[in-house]
Amino acid sequence: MTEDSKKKTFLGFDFSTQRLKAIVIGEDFSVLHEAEVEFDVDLPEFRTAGGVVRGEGRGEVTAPPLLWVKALDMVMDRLVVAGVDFSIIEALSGAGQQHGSVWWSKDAETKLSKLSPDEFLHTQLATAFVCDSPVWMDSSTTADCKALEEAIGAEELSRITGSRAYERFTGPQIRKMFRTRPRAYHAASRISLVSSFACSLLAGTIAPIDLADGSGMNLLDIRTMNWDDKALEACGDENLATKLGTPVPSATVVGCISPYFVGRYGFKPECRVVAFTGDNCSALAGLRLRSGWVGLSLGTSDTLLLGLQAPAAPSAGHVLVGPTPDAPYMALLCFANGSLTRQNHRDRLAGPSWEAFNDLLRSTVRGNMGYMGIYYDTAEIVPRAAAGRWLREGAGRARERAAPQHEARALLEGQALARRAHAEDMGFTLDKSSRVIATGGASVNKELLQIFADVFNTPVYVQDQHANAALLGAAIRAAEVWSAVTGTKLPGSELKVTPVATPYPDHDEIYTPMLARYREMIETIPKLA
Ligand SMILES: Nc1ncnc2c1ncn2[C@@H]1O[C@H](COP(=O)(O)OP(=O)(O)OP(=O)(O)O)[C@@H](O)[C@H]1O
Ligand SMILES: O=C(CO)[C@@H](O)[C@H](O)CO
Repeated sequence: MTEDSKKKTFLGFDFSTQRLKAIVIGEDFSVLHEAEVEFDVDLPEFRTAGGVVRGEGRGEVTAPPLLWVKALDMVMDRLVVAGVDFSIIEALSGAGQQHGSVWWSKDAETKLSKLSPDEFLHTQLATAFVCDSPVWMDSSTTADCKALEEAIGAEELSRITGSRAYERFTGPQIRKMFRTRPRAYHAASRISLVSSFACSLLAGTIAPIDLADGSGMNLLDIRTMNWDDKALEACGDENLATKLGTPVPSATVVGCISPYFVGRYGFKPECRVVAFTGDNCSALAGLRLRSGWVGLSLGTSDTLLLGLQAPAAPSAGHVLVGPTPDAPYMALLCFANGSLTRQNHRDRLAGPSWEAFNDLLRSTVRGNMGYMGIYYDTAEIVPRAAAGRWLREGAGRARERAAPQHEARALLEGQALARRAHAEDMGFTLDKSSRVIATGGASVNKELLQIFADVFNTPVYVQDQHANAALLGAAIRAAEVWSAVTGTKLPGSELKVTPVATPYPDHDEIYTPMLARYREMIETIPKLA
């Protein structure tokens, strides 16, 4: 076979909260191979729970960057076992949990450029980081958010960066590091996002932050596409811009693959590395939403995603720079209590089986005989509230607990009502032509999607190719950017979606009054200052 007639394949990674996933797709975007590493199970030595470590300070949540490095060694070995031919991979890209920051030590860049293919990455990069990485679940920076909003003005900050100040956003996290751990701040030569850090491992050099993930930092001007000087000044010192580097469009080839991967796995040296981006940005790219379609990502967090043609200044939620030319901007609403909270309560109410949990749901009626619940196992982002649990029965009386089937339905109906109420507040409007396209770990659960269909009064679809749009989106972005830069046409494929849940005719009777009850109930729970 001549070089040109060989098949071309593309590799995507998703460095998400609980696991690292990898996928190889063909020229028609069909899935050829997959592998994953679950942090808690496969790398128990890091002692994570749900991929993170809860710190001693209130709201502190971090992850050790070496966990992600070691997971990359492991997932690569699993791809080898799966039979991947690395020599025909033309390009790769990836997604990462958003907002988390990786703090590189002074000699990290040299270490990255001199990796020996005979040793694991994690042994060679053991001293490449100055501290653990604060991640998106961290809610310890309220004081820094206040200071940033005071310095710039809350509305002005939202107009410039697309978001008011949020605890998990990287700017407030950097400000906290600068204020409380100045030695770590000054010891770091560069600061990456999880996405650009992961890209750096593959590229063998510190990779730039891409504009889409970069707009989840409260530091980027989403119109000029440059760091905003006032925001930088409010969060760090005069070296902050250098530590961050210059952001690049998401569709940028940042270089060729590091010689480490050529020597160790047989990649061709010219395999292109396309800038990595945030997981939600990558999901938007993978879902290829048409006008009026809303993405619903059901991962560790639940997020709602929408492509936008122009920037906006939301009073809640976020506007980010979009990851692809068809979506120059995107709207994002993130709920911290998603799959992990569902999973905790599944374990409590039904044991470790989703089937058993779904049996509980099936044994109750829609509307749950008036039971309603709000379950926050971790501090919630929308609305900003501390962990807690609130349950009410039909007459409105508060209850400590209820029968398992009522609690199971109260949890899911409460989550779906919250998604709808806060989406409406942000201006996400749904009409007869709308569709919700679900993705992420929990999108395989049809009982759950039925509740979303009824509460949103909108049919819910899933993508045929893969249940994880962030992962698929990473490989598709690699393929599309490679195709554009090399001028090689790829057959590609239309991404197909299938309906899995349509609203029942009585959805309005049941859920419109419940939406009003949710709005009233949410007013009564204590909010974070
Ligand atoms: N049948 C099911 N029903 C409901 N939830 C499920 C089901 N199967 C898996 N899940 C949930 O999917 C979750 C993992 O989803 P996913 O892999 O998309 O998360 P993640 O990528 O780590 O998170 P994030 O994208 O927020 O960083 C698990 O927490 C699990 O509870
Ligand atoms: O914080 C957010 C989005 O703003 C989470 O969705 C993370 O990206 C983890 O998936």
